[in-house]
Amino acid sequence: MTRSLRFPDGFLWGAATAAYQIEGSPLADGAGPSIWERFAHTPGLMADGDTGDIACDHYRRHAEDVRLMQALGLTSYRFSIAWSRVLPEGTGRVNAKGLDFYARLVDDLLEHGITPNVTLFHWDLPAALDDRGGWLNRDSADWFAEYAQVMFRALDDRVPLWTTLNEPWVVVDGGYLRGTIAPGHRNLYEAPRVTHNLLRASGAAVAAYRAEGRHRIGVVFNLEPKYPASTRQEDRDATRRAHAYMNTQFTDPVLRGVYPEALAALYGAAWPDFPAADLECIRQPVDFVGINYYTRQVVRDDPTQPPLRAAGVPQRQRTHTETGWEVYEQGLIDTLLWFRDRYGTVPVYLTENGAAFYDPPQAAGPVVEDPLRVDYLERHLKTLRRAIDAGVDVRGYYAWSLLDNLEWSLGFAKRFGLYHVDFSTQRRTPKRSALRYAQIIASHGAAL
Ligand SMILES: N=[N+]=NCCCCNC(=O)[C@@H]1[C@H]2[C@H](O)[C@@H](O)[C@H](O)[C@@H](CO)[C@@H]12
Repeated sequence: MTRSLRFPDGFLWGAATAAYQIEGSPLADGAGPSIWERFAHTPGLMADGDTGDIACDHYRRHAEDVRLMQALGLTSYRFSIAWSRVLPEGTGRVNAKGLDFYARLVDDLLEHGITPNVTLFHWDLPAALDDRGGWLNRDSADWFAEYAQVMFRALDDRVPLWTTLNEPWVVVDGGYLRGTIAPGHRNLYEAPRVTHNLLRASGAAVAAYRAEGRHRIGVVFNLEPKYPASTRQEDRDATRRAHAYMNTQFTDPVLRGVYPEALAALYGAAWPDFPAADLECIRQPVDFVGINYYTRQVVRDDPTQPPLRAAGVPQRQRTHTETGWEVYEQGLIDTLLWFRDRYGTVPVYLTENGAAFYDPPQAAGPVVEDPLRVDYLERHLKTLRRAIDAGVDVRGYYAWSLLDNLEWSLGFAKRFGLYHVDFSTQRRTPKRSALRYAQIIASHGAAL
């Protein structure tokens, strides 16, 4: 007898986006520039010279896009606030037109029965704050708490789910170690300090919310399970280092109040001596955690790759996405069970899950056929259901992404959307995966 795959009552069916990836009009109506405005307009840093100047033109087409969400039957929508639309200099003066855009979007979502899930920081730091040191400046925690309070006072009467940060690991690894995303630094000494200030900022915003918030607040981590390439001790040690660097570097301080011990050895002389009081701020209890799951990594020891001394081992026998990520849904349940066993019953939302696949050229019709994304969606939702059956408290699922959008420095070529976007006309076309997701939502999972 096949088990019913219905999801729990109240489970949220969503899709996710981020401001700089979809909005366009980055400087409209008094908005200040973000570090992504600068990074994207620096020659050579963006694939095909793509920028967020127009993107999906969502800043102007938001009403149409809310109707697309309703067409899928979404019950929630996760999006981020462009900090420098609201506070053009990052602190101080509030830009009423920027705030008004998000208030109108929230009201429109609520009118369509869609629960807003708002991310305060999805990588687009105001450029004015980067000029003051950005996340390297300990004052960044206060800047972020001030911005968060402006948003809470403006929208907490209507926004029931807030998250502080999206994926601090990507900001640290990409923005300060590898230089692949804004602000494009490559400095081992900066990385742990940025981790620490990002987490302090998140804690400060949570503390500000406790003073006046009426609903729930959390933080979003990308978690990627690490599997040793062999039983050799060197590979097992490398796997532990990779896990500490990408996963528990962030979850342990927030949920346990300590950094993993492996980090001091990994960062060596670059590892700062953090004041104990900082960890008390960072470990502010959250109401839930968002987990973004995409893929796993099989890890081997690699002494030529300091400081991590670990390398991924390609799993060529399996399907991979256009971003080179292995399709590995078992990693989702492994991650959720690990998370539940390590941190207990803190509620979880799967705040991102999706894939960029090469959608084959096809005649312009009412639906874009994307069989690999349909398969990816079904595999991961079935696995999510297994995790819930195993006792993990998962409250919702957000497909990444509602629309094809600007995949950061990879540009528009990597398409994650449930809706195809023709960026020359801004025409949105549902992919087969969108229709399949709508069917699953309508049956609350039973149609899986
Ligand atoms: N190797 N490897 N492993 C996978 C590492 C994933 C790290 N990148 C993310 O999670 C980003 C997240 C981001 O929120 C969104 O803004 C991005 O558009 C998606 C797609 O890239 C994902």
